[in-house]
Amino acid sequence: MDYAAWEPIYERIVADFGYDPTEDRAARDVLSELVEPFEFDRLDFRGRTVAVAGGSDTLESELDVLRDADRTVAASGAAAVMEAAGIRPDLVVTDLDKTPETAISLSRAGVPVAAHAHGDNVPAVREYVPRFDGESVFGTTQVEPLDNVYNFGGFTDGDRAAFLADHLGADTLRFPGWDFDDPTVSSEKAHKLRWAARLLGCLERRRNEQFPVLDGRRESIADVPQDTSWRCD
Ligand SMILES: Nc1ncnc2c1ncn2[C@@H]1O[C@H](COP(=O)(O)OP(=O)(O)OP(=O)(O)O)[C@@H](O)[C@H]1O
Ligand SMILES: Nc1nc2c(c(=O)[nH]1)N=C(CO)CN2
Ligand SMILES: [Mg+2]
Repeated sequence: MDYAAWEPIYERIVADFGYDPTEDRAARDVLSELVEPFEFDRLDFRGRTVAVAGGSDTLESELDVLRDADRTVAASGAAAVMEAAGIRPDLVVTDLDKTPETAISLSRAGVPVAAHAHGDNVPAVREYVPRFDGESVFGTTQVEPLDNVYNFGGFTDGDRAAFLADHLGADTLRFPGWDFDDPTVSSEKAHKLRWAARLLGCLERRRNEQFPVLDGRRESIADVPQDTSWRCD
């Protein structure tokens, strides 16, 4: 997804959560000093079935979805669950607030990690990003991208991972370890998960693909301004 299509959605998210875009930009600029441009051809997702593992407890019982997929992406804490199950992800997507040590060790073993900077994780960016393998980490942002800090759309680690897989040409997306009705999460996390559901709803309409994980909870995002390349109706 290009930034022009993402920006109106980002503005809605910022308004909803009360984030300060200036802080998101400052975080992006800190990250930009710590990462190199990334060669995305390394991630050969084109035409593949890609499973994006989410952070809910349901992941343990859905590991076969990962085993059956051509490629796997671990959203944040899912990386540790996958590691315990002996499944090495092809990509980790994280804002460094959960199990950063797992992401660091996977990066050092050659697994690319998308490290996200936002206004509320600058200390983690400063602490952890320098410890990744420089060739197996790249930077992402939710504001305007730079040459070495990318924005493919998405907000939470999981839906951001799905947008990245979409950008890389994935044929089919699967979502083990996702539970939008998880009673164990905080109210802030539940709020973020509602946005994740909306954004996956946008993505499935845009891809003309049904994501069964959204059955029964397809929320309207009609109040998000639209453009021709991004239909969220
Ligand atoms: N019930 C759930 N609890 C947590 N995450 C979920 C759940 N269902 C789906 N997800 C997706 O899995 C991703 C990884 O979850 P996890 O709790 O490990 O990470 P997180 O670092 O807290 O997420 P974020 O930083 O995006 O808020 C989330 O970003 C979200 O997109
Ligand atoms: N500014 C800001 N941006 C975010 C935040 C957050 O807490 N603050 N959390 C995210 C996913 O958890 C993604 N983006
Ligand atoms: Mg996170």
